[in-house]
Amino acid sequence: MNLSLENSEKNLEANLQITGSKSESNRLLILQALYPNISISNLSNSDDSVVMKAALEKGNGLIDIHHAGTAMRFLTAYFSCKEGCEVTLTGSARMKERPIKLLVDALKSMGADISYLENEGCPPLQIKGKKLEAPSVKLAANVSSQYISALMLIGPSLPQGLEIILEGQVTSTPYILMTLEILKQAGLNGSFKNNRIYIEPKVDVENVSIPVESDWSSASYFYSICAIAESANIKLSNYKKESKQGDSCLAEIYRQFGVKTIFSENSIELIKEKGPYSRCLREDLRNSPDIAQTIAVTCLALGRECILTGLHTLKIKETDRLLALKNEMEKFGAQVKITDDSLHLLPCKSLKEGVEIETYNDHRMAMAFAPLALKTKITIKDANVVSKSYPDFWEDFKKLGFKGQ
Ligand SMILES: O=C(O)C1=C[C@@H](OP(=O)(O)O)[C@@H](O)[C@H](O)C1
Ligand SMILES: C=C(OP(=O)(O)O)C(=O)O
Repeated sequence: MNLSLENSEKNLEANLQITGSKSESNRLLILQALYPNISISNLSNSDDSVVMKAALEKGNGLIDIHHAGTAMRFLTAYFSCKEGCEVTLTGSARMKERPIKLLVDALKSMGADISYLENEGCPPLQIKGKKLEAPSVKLAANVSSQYISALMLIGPSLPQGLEIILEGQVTSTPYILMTLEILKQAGLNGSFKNNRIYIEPKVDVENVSIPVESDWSSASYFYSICAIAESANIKLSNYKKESKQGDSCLAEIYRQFGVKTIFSENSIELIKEKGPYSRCLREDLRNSPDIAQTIAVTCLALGRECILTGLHTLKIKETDRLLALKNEMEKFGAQVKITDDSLHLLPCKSLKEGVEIETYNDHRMAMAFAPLALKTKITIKDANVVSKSYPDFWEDFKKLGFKGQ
């Protein structure tokens, strides 16, 4: 499905209920499989959480998790320690290119039986579940925090718990803290100090019901709309000020675009205020890589320069996001310089019209570019890719006056 979008509304208003965080949901689904006393509310309806749930229910044989990075990484650890199960874990063509060797090596050092079925270091994997007894493991921490979270999630179910020694500079740290926090909410103890994580063993947990907060990465597209619009008032729920999600830093970052966030008990209200704002936006996004595309496109729409750093993980996500951003922003006439871990967008005075955006099987390419329709008519190709994290995105988007066909 290709979607041609435009919006000539001057004053944007809506009240939206956004689906649960897929990161929180996929952690809780693993924990629930290990500790059935856990119940979950406001679970994400994203494809990534749907495939995770289905994989855990199936539990054996061929399991296809499509594009879901967290499902691939968390399930690799989960099935490795599930005695007696035999699983072939596979995914989309892109998933077969996304590296998993560091996690597989760590699990093997703990005694896991995992083999590669196609290319060394990448899915698909053949996993024979075994009792893992090693109390400690080492892992490079600068490639993906998902490997670390995967080990943390199985940690409490291992006989001696698990010590994880992190080597190198830790990346995407808020996701590690999210895992620790969710373990705590479930009644499972752990600590993270000076590159050492320790997860205590526990056989059972008490009955506990854990609510998932709505997804902050999904909220980023409404921050962008608010920043680009002349006037906007957008209410989003269910959000709270003390969030486990690192992408809640959006509230602070988007102040630089004149977006004010008012926190109420269970929701946030985004209000557009008038400038002036500094011309060049500089952000180190190593702690919140998923909002890089949103921020870059907001700057493109507003003709602002930006220098985004800490982007070393973007090349191994749903697509090479640095290259995809450069390709698509340049179609509007922008000048974009990228390195392995940074992006520099130069101020772009006027935007070319009628651009068709390729989405590269990446939900965030579709959603990050969509707000540009406030400035110029655009077409988003394969617009249904959004379902990876936010299946209702287009429905919610149109509530703000966007016309799409
Ligand atoms: O643990 C998680 O839920 C995630 C961690 C991050 O990945 P990396 O740690 O690979 O950067 C993030 O980009 C991804 O969308 C979700
Ligand atoms: C990178 C992402 O997801 P994953 O790595 O879980 O596929 C994302 O949602 O932006």
